Amino acid sequence: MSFCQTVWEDVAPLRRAILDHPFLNELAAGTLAPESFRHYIVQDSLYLAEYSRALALAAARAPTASGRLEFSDGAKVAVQVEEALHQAFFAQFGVTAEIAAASEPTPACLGYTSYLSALAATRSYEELIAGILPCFWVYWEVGCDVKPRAASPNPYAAWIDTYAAPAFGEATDRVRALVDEAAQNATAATRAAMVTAFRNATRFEWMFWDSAYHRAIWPI
Ligand SMILES: Cc1ncc(CO)c(N)n1
Repeated sequence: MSFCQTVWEDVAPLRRAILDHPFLNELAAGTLAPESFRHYIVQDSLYLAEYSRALALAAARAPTASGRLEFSDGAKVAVQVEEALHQAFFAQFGVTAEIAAASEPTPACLGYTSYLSALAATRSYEELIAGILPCFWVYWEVGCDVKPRAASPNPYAAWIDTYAAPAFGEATDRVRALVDEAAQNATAATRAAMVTAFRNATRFEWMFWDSAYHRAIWPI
């Protein structure tokens, strides 16, 4: 089994919890409260800005041309999605420029982005890209799982289509291949650290949806 297949099995209970989360069940049914989606999309916009930075740092450190190409392209696409898809959703769900500008990241969002920044700043390239991968792979799995069970018409159709798009699956495949290549050349200790990074990022993916569903704020 490849490194990625092994860690994917490892986080199977987390993935199940994500696919069963009421945020995604209600999004698929089209019944998700618009306030929860609005919360999500504002937080996701803040998330993608920081995710783009983590990808750019991965590009800077990639030992191969294919890694530099993939992560620099990802850094660009994250900003494009932040600007295009999110602006369309902002309009659809009544997020004004003032609301967007005044919003600050929730504990889940700040935790996730700060974790990726910490991997980029103080850990190996291998750990960083293992932490980057769930963002692709979990969303691809979610897109493929939600699309066939989604009600039609659905106010969240554009979001579902983004992550069920074959191009997104192909990008996921390429990042997975880079992670497998890095794992193959890594020591056992680095591989163990990669497993931790992958699992923690997957936990943050669940927390991100749960936080949006409950429209979480800072407790103090
Ligand atoms: C939190 C989060 N994870 C992954 C993706 C996929 O790009 C996203 N948009 N937001």
